[in-house]
Amino acid sequence: MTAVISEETRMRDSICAVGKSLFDRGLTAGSTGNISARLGDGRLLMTPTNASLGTLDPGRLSLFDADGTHVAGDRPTKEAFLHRCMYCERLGANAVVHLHSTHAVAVSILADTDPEDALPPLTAYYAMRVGRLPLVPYYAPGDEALALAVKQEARRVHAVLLANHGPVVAGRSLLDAQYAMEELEETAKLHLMLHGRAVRPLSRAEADRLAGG
Ligand SMILES: O=C(CO)COP(=O)(O)O
Ligand SMILES: [Zn+2]
Repeated sequence: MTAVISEETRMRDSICAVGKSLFDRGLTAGSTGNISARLGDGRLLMTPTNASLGTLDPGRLSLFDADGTHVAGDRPTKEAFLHRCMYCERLGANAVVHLHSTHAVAVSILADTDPEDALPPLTAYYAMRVGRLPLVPYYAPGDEALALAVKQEARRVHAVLLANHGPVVAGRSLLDAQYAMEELEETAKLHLMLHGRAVRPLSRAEADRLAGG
């Protein structure tokens, strides 16, 4: 007899595997960062608050019903409302990843970062997977005002950078969100490495052609 593995079970395992992969590569430290995914019936799985992404337990992830009520699992991330705001504005999104990845956080702190678009389109993969990256003004982690500021941007973009905090990325799948997050962090690193050098980013037209690819 073949065992049928439910979408929910599979997603629980995927969230924990992605969390561990990101944590093990130093893309977020301590208990920072959070991950969520939307199931086919509209329920949401989220990482619990104060959990390390490196040691998530699939059986303890927070589960929300389609109306947004926490129905099972540990107490959810303090950014639960922010994740829900992303899904609310982006109907095609099925996963959201938030990290405190070092280079992106550094860019979120620099005084001369463009609030309209925090990073230039340095590479094709950045343009394809991230696109425009607005800088959301500083609010404390978990503040409802932070979630509402993200919601406003999420109408037009799937990635934002929270000032003095870190990036948030939505994707059609968890893998899409993970890949976009990795491109964002790599581009932030390149941007800082190239500081003070004359650079030739993609043109706006080239970047726009690649967007959403
Ligand atoms: O990154 C974080 C807050 O912005 C981590 O918070 P949680 O532990 O509540 O998920
Ligand atoms: Zn955070």
